[in-house]
Amino acid sequence: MIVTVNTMKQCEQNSGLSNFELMEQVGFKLAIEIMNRHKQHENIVIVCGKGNNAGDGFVLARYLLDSNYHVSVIALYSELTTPESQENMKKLPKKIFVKKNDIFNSIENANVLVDAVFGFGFKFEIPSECKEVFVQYNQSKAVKYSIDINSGAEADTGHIACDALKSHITFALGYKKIIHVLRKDHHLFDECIVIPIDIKECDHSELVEMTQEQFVKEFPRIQEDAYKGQEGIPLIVGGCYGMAGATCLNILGAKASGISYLHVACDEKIYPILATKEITPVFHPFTLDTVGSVLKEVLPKVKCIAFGSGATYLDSKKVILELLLQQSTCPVVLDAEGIRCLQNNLYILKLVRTQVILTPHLKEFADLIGMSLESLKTNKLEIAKEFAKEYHVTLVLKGPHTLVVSSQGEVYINQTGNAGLAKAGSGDFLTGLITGFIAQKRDVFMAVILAVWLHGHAADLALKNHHQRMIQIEDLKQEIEQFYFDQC
Ligand SMILES: NC(=O)C1=CN([C@@H]2O[C@H](COP(=O)(O)OP(=O)(O)OC[C@H]3O[C@@H](n4cnc5c(N)ncnc54)[C@H](O)[C@@H]3O)[C@@H](O)[C@H]2O)[C@@H](O)CC1
Ligand SMILES: Nc1ncnc2c1ncn2[C@@H]1O[C@H](COP(=O)(O)OP(=O)(O)O)[C@@H](O)[C@H]1O
Repeated sequence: MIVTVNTMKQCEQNSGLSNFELMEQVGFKLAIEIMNRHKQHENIVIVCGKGNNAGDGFVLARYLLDSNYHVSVIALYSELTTPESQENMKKLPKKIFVKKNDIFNSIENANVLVDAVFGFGFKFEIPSECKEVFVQYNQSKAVKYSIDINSGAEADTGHIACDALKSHITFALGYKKIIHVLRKDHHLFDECIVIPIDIKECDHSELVEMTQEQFVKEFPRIQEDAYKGQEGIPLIVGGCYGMAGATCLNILGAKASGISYLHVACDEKIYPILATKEITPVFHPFTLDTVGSVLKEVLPKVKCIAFGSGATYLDSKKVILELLLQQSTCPVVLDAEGIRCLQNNLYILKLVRTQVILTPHLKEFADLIGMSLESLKTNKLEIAKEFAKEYHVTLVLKGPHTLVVSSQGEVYINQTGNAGLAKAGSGDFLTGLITGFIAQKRDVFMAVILAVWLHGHAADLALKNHHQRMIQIEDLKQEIEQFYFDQC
């Protein structure tokens, strides 16, 4: 389970244990983790801040001392903000505290460094009084551990201050927090290990997760008496002269979702290419003059529509977008050009009655909302949540950890996938996959998560037989087929 800081605090409050008891338990369990990995003679230096995270560090120091480990403590603050930390600091012998002018030596000579400076209470930037210590800490070759949250990282927003402390292992207390599942964005730790603490099972979290087991459970199965298209037919609209491949990849993705019937509407100019390449979809070629009537005829037959992949030079793109948003009664997935057409016209989304799913990558989203990429990166989760709520859409913000955010505030942070997916066409395949799953499932948010998870999982499976650079988007469908065969 992944929790926000508020949920974590509630879990701790409901545990029936005092902060003092929780801190004692945390320090004890951390000491076991450290003792399992290190010998008594190693030089362990614990760097403490001023809140409860520092308190965990003091308790850890006490248990290590009791077991005859060689420990010293750097207390960056003399004034502590919580009584539990103060009390635990007092329990330590004075001689283990490093004197101010010895701090840099102590860090330099450490074999093991433990970061107990800031936990989930950290906000904004590293304070000036810690800056030099943080820089030196990060330069040290010691084995490094962080307690709960790497100091300088915000647990909920994913914001990372400059010079935030790095670690080999971060021990997440109780549950993983949002920062722990955004590793590919920040690379602050190599590994994150959850330390269980005696808090009541948290029964609700706004963060949705997906595992292989859950995927198999949610996978839309075919019935014995099935007939073609029974599960829901998707429609793909897009491509243009010069970008027929994008539609081919949409089709490939939709097929990989297991659909049994597919409609494709495309510009007359690319119809011969698509029809030669793909023989199973039913095609609806159009021109600028006929696009309206062609689409109106097919709309009532379908359960989900995708528009925008490869539609850059499509002369009818604005007409199509308007028509789909005004007349469709089923979910509409907008990708690439479909999203770009909304720039400066975002208000349209507020007038739409059907469900809209937007699949921008970070740059497309930054352009859509008129923000710089850098500003977006510092707080993408909160911005994505606000946007999805305001415009009442499901937002699929693509990247190394794709975020799926619903208009109701549900959040999914994808953990599958690898840099082999950072290739032209990868998003087109995903759009097809999303559209295919939505056509087959009632729950749009779940369908999107299934697709995003599977897209990344297929790329991870492809690593068994392909070099990461050589993963071709066309390979993904075969990986998915094999995965269904083995697991579903
Ligand atoms: N019930 C609890 O809250 C428990 C918390 N535990 C530990 O306590 C941590 C959270 O404790 P706290 O809420 O005390 O928070 P922290 O230990 O993260 O300390 C935050 C302190 O630093 C200050 N601060 C935040 N950002 C700053 C900045 N940029 N510059 C300077 N000062 C800044 C805050 O005002 C606050 O005083 C957890 O991560 C965990 O390690 C555990 O001991 C278990 C029990
Ligand atoms: N480093 C990475 N690790 C995992 N997935 C990635 C990485 N880079 C990109 N992706 C995934 O690859 C896809 C790229 O989509 P997109 O940028 O729209 O490509 P295109 O427009 O060329 O089809 C997204 O699903 C994204 O999440």
